[in-house]
Amino acid sequence: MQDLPNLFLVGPMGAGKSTIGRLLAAELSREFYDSDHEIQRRCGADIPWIFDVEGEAGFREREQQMIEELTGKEAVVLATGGGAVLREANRRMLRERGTVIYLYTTVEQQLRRTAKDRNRPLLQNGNPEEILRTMFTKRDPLYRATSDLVVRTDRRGPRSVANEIVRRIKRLVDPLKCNA
Ligand SMILES: Nc1ncnc2c1ncn2[C@@H]1O[C@H](COP(=O)(O)OP(=O)(O)O)[C@@H](O)[C@H]1O
Ligand SMILES: O=C(O)C1=C[C@@H](OP(=O)(O)O)[C@@H](O)[C@H](O)C1
Ligand SMILES: [Mg+2]
Repeated sequence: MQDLPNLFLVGPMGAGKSTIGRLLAAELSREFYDSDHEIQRRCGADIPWIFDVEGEAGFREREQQMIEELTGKEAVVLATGGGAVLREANRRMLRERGTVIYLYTTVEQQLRRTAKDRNRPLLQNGNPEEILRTMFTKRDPLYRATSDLVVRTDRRGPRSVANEIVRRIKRLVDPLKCNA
């Protein structure tokens, strides 16, 4: 799979972008980046701290800079944050520089997977279910418009999803060889 393009994962909080991205990269022997981890590493501060001090606007600026840098690499797997698709500039970079995979899950699964995690500031003030439903309405069309492939993550574990992505990407990249 030398000719495999960059793979960019988009989707909502708790879809499994960070977890599945790491497995996918290992499976394909590719470098793995997570834009949130990279932002935290560079700032020396965690995401809640950045939201507290710089607000969501400050975080989105850092996120765009990071996506610009990381999508400029070659042959990588990149897990983005759930809000990366909000900016048109990010959507363009993702679309132009690789194959974009939308990891879809249900709000019910998002709630289960994010319940104990305090590292997602947008879920800390208010009713998480309402917040996630409102986000879904706004963002689902953006994930769909940005992606080449939609993969469900609500009914199977991370490893099984990563394997499905490998199969489908191979088909997408080289349909003739896969049918041989
Ligand atoms: N397909 C899956 N099945 C079950 N649990 C999952 C799945 N994908 C992710 N998880 C779990 O959900 C939580 C959030 O996953 P994470 O990778 O951080 O999501 P994201 O980066 O999309 O917000 C983690 O505890 C992870 O182990
Ligand atoms: O949906 C969002 O706006 C966000 C999702 C988070 O990433 P995950 O989707 O990896 O949880 C993180 O970037 C930040 O808390 C904002
Ligand atoms: Mg993540």
